[in-house]
Amino acid sequence: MHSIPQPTQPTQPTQPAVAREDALRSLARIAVFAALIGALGLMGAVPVPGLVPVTAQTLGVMLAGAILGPWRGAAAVSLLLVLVAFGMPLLSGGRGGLGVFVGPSAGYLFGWVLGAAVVGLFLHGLRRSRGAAGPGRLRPPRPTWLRAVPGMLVGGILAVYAVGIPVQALITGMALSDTALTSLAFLPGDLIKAAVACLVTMALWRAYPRAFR
Ligand SMILES: O=C(O)CCCC[C@@H]1SC[C@@H]2NC(=O)N[C@@H]21
Repeated sequence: MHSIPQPTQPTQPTQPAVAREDALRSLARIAVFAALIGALGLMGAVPVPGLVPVTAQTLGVMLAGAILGPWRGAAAVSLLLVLVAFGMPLLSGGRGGLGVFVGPSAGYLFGWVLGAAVVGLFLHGLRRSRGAAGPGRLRPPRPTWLRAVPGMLVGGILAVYAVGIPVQALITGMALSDTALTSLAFLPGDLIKAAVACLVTMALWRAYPRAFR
């Protein structure tokens, strides 16, 4: 007698397999956002003599936090900074090397790490929750304007300035108040970048929410 072949059940991936896949996907995304921030440097810099350049790279920093969340966003910026430290010309104007970490913009560079983390905290919170994304998959909360706008302002601008301005004052020997005043020149551009980052974040969630996982 022949037995009737039973349809095979699709096998669920095991928990360690899901975790491994998530880790690999995270690494790939961290690398992609480090590359994106580097690529935004190709747009060039508006040099401010002896001071800190106006750059589109802060847009990439905001997006890294908003899309990847606090830990991976900060990791993407850190990876970029490690590559810069090794001499890769990934900062606006094709700059790189250890020298940038003792120049007037050094504090802003470290502020980018904090900034991406703070943006990510506003949009993702500290932990992603398990849910309908699949068995064992972690998923971030849906971004809302109420999280995105203050997130970009506090993380993408305030947090970056909070580290950048005091370090710039220390390195240049300028008074803190004067340094803060000169940094107001960055504000219009940074507000535009924050608005663009909000729009891109909301549009990307609608078009491709998987990008946030
Ligand atoms: O390339 C560097 O050496 C770092 C540039 C830091 C630029 C700071 S970040 C905040 C503010 N917004 C800008 O467009 N420029 C400054």
